[in-house]
Amino acid sequence: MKMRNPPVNSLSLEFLTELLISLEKLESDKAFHAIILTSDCPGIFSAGLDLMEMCGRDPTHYAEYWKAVQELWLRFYLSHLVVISAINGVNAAGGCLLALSCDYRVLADNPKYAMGLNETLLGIIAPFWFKDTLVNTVGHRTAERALQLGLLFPPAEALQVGMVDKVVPEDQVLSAARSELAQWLAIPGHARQLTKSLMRKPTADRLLKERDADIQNFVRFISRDAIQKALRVYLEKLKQKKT
Ligand SMILES: CCCCCCCCCC/C=C\CC(=O)SCCNC(=O)CCNC(=O)[C@H](O)C(C)(C)COP(=O)(O)OP(=O)(O)OC[C@H]1O[C@@H](n2cnc3c(N)ncnc32)[C@H](O)[C@@H]1OP(=O)(O)O
Repeated sequence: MKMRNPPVNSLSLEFLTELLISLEKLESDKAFHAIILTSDCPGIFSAGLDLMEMCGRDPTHYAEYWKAVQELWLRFYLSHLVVISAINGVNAAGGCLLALSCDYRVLADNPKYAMGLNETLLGIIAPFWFKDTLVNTVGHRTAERALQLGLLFPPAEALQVGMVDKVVPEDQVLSAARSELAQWLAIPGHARQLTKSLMRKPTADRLLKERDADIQNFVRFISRDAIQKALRVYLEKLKQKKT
């Protein structure tokens, strides 16, 4: 699955919906057993959630958007398919969450390709299920430091803290993902799927039980004047980089 939403693969509502439909199609086709998730945007895996969806819109839109973000995470996190990410670019916040929801992560060795949950740098907060997904991957202490400081880890550090499983030269990222896949596909499917569910269901269940409350929290939080202002300032900084 090659993500293509130029220029930066930001996760707009339309793009989230496309990803969700693609994933559902693959999951319902018995011929498919695995997905390699990668990017078609040079140097960028994903810039995360689309800031334009969270800025200057009305509460109904925020609720619809957040429901789609929840849906995509639940679907990826609990997918019965083997999902491996071949991370071939910088990967921030919501994009990093997608990669963390995969079963295995290969990252291209380029110092520009940092990844992490950098929400605090924008003046926003990673929700509990983003946090839980990170804790499940790197452990509590590393997650606490990474989340508070909004750290984006370059490849060597991402590997060292366990945010990715392998770092390879840029031209080998897809072949390395394919080689890894062979090991996962050699395991009897039902046993691997049930084990994945055993490991992940408690984390997913927490959101499933609190989905509506989580949407309401998001809408309340993102609608605050101070948060809207912080997001506008961040977007402005991104645009000023060019001048
Ligand atoms: C009580 C608690 C309740 C819970 C509260 C919940 C709160 C919310 C939780 C939200 C969770 C997740 C949030 C996110 O995912 S926010 C997104 C974070 N992403 C980033 O910080 C990355 C930002 N982008 C960059 O750093 C760079 O763009 C890049 C990816 C490194 C690429 O750099 P580049 O030089 O190649 O390209 P650049 O010129 O910067 O960008 C090109 C155009 O794209 C626009 N753009 C970039 N990122 C985004 C984005 N995430 N959303 C929308 N648009 C984006 C950028 O502005 C440029 O636009 P233009 O060409 O100037 O018009």
